Amino acid sequence: MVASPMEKAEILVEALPYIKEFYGKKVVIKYGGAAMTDCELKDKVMQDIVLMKYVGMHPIVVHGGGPEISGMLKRLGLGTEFIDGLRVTDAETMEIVEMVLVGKVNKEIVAGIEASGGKAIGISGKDGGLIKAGPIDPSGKLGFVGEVRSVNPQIIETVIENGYIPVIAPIGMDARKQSYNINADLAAAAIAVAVKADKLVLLTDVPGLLRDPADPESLISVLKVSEVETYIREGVIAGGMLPKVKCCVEAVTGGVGRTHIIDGRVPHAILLEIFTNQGIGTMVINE
Ligand SMILES: Nc1ncnc2c1ncn2[C@@H]1O[C@H](COP(=O)(O)OP(=O)(O)O)[C@@H](O)[C@H]1O
Ligand SMILES: CC(=O)N[C@@H](CCC(=O)OP(=O)(O)O)C(=O)O
Repeated sequence: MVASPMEKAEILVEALPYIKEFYGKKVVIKYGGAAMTDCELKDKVMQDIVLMKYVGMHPIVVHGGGPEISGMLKRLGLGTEFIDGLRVTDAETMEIVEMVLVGKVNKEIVAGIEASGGKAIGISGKDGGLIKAGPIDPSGKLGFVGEVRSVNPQIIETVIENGYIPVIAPIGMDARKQSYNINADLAAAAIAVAVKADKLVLLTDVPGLLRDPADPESLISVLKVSEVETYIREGVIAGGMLPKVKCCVEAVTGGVGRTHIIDGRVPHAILLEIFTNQGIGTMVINE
């Protein structure tokens, strides 16, 4: 269905209060899941990010790339194992993770933004001392899986001040130059808090938090931090949603205005979330 000129004008007018609200504000987008593997969706995500920039927002992209890492490990004849959603990362795996995320995925996103008319700079958490990390699991079972120990947002501010969109690979480093593999949701939440973002948007491959994971109609549109424990006890927040919701809670309690878990399979999901009255997905709020 093609919109009439009047409908197009109305759509733009609907966006006006949101453009005003977020003008000059930072929005962290965790990019991963289906929106990263499907070429058409990929282009639409890039367009959304570039549009945000040109209406005056400051999008900051933090990306994943789990499937790409698994694909490369497989091509190299190496296996991979996950414990509670985190990839067990020995020294050899760490080398591949860094090569894939920093060398391949990061640069593909930068190229996509540039091809959509934006300007982007790709960095990892190692650049400018952005992410100081250490092992997430002191027992050593997870190897070089990292947790964020501190974030120095100066490099992000510099990139933004110069008109570029920062694109960040979730690799951290300790004082001895050891690299760590950080889950991209966790990295995005820590960065959102450190840059005092107004919004954190996590793209995933489901409509949001579902009361019943088998029923896409059972979306929980608004989730209050005070309800999280109950939902975890009831088993509603489980599996891949557990770390995602925890990231949102960490972000909103750390001062990020709003956090959203949205369906990256929906074309232009980011635009729909930010610029329309209904929004989409699950919004986590600090109440
Ligand atoms: N209540 C729930 N609602 C939605 N998804 C859920 C729920 N419980 C578990 N999940 C699972 O969480 C997954 C999303 O987490 P994950 O696979 O880690 O996402 P991503 O790869 O996009 O970071 C969904 O694909 C779904 O299988
Ligand atoms: C420790 C850990 O598991 N790190 C992730 C980093 C990438 C990531 O988080 O990618 P997605 O967002 O696409 O899942 C991994 O190795 O797959």
